[in-house]
Amino acid sequence: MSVIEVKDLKYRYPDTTKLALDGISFSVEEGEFIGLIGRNTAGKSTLCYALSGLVPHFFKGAYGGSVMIAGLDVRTTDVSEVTAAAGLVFENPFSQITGSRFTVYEEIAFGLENMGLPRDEIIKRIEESLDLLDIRKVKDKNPFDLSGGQMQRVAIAGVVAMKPKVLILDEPTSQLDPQGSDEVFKVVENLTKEGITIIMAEQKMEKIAQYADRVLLLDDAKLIAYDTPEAIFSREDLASLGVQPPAVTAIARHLNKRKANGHYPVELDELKGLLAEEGVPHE
Ligand SMILES: Nc1ncnc2c1ncn2[C@@H]1O[C@H](COP(=O)(O)OP(=O)(O)OP(=O)(O)O)[C@@H](O)[C@H]1O
Repeated sequence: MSVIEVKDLKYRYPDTTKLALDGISFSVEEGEFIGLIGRNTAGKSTLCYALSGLVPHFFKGAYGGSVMIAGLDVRTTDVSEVTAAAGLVFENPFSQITGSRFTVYEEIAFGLENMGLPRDEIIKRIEESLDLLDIRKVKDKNPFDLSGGQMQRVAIAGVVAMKPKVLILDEPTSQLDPQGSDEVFKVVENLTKEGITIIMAEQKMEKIAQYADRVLLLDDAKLIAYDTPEAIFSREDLASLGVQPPAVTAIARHLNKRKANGHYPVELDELKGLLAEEGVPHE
């Protein structure tokens, strides 16, 4: 069974006249890493909110179609139950970190205490999250004294400790330097190995090419395509959709180097392989 099933989802924010999501349908299998891309205002954040229950429970407005997460209908299920199944991580870790706790350890405990879990279970989950997010060495520090990458990993730990089936990340690296971004991508990849399904809105196409199993491409509230990164980045109309392909794909297009399946490569090693087949020398 698909862990996410979205059917003909339509949504309009209150006091607006235009749909922010217009007839979106797709499904995701358990353990997949799905990239969510598209130009500004395409609808990426709104889709993240719809998958995590903020739409329609917090943002009201007009809603049609359905979103099922792990068998729960988001619209008719209590928001706390939806949040337990689909955790949302925001762009800016400052928005996520409660500020009410003095240490990383206590910060991760916050959500678990609110869930009313027994003390032993809380400790077990914090310990697991510290390792999964690679933040054990900062566990006694104040979350606000950390680097951006560490802070975002603490924010993710707080959500992951609640053991959601689906983790939704809305441009989690946009505020981070390259090192912080790399740290976040590495730990998120680890999470897929734990079986967590990932939906990540992201502007860094190199990273999407590297990590995503499939990509949702949105434009003007509509789902334009849902396919592998190489199929998406090989589209001829990408520029008109406001998406810049990874540099490797742009170079391959320029050189007209396609793989046997007709797609351009998205990773450097693939392009090197194609050039090597033709005897083009490279480092
Ligand atoms: N709270 C809101 N109230 C009314 N309209 C909104 C609200 N939030 C977003 N919108 C509108 O919904 C549409 C989709 O916006 P959304 O933020 O989902 O796009 P996005 O792809 O995430 O863009 P960005 O990359 O800039 O975050 C836009 O037209 C936007 O103006």
